[in-house]
Amino acid sequence: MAPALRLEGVRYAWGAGNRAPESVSGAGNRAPGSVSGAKSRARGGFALEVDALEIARGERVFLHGPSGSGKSTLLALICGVAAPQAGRVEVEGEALSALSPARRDRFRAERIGVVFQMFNLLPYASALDNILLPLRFAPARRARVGRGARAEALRLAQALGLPEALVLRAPAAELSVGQQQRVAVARALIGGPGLIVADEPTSALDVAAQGAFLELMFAQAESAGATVLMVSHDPALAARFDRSVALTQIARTSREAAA
Ligand SMILES: Nc1ncnc2c1ncn2[C@@H]1O[C@H](COP(=O)(O)OP(=O)(O)OP(=O)(O)O)[C@@H](O)[C@H]1O
Repeated sequence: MAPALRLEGVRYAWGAGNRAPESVSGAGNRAPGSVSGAKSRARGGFALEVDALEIARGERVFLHGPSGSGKSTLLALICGVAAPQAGRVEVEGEALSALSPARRDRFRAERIGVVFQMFNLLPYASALDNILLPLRFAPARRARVGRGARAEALRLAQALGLPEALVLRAPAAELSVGQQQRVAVARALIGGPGLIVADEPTSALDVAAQGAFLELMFAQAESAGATVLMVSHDPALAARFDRSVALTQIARTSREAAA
């Protein structure tokens, strides 16, 4: 069986007209500001090179590195938000780097659960509708849930500690940051995507809540047989993962001066 993730000889450079789209189809899986170009960025190219990275199915991997070292850029390549100029990115045996942008979007919607730094929830929709959203863009994922999509969304929400009344009624914008993070995780997990990619999903939580949150995410991912790749600045979280990967050890980066 192909690994969950395999990168070979990957090179990607921002700049020179090479920007990720502002948004990516599949609203439940849109790129965050950090990878979509919504943040204002210094001009001048940042290039990331990764010779090799492999993650086994079911593995829980912690990715860390200094601010600006390229972690979100790497996640953008893994999620197919951006395509490398050289090399190969494979998710569960599918060469994402060989697909058109539209097919990468479809693949992401079907097969990857993404928890972004900024959550990207629809502010006026209920938590329930936010959790169900990815299924609208992913027929196979929807089929895996079957007729019980609403019940599955409520089950995930409850497992993640969200009160049902809140999930059914409150618009996402009225939830606390910690509650929004839980909604974002439930949305990533629904329909059992094989790969969960999370960019700083616990940054707004205190230490006790972080631990509880990770255990819940792992339990849900395990019951779905999913692989978890999570980025965080917080080295204290690394011990909870099967493996810790320092971006600076697997990647070379360079920065060209602005033109
Ligand atoms: N959308 C973009 N357009 C142009 N350049 C970008 C874009 N996103 C990232 N970059 C460049 O890539 C570099 C690495 O940024 P990235 O967000 O991948 O780092 P990071 O390790 O995730 O940082 P942080 O921990 O602060 O979130 C940035 O310094 C920036 O120069």
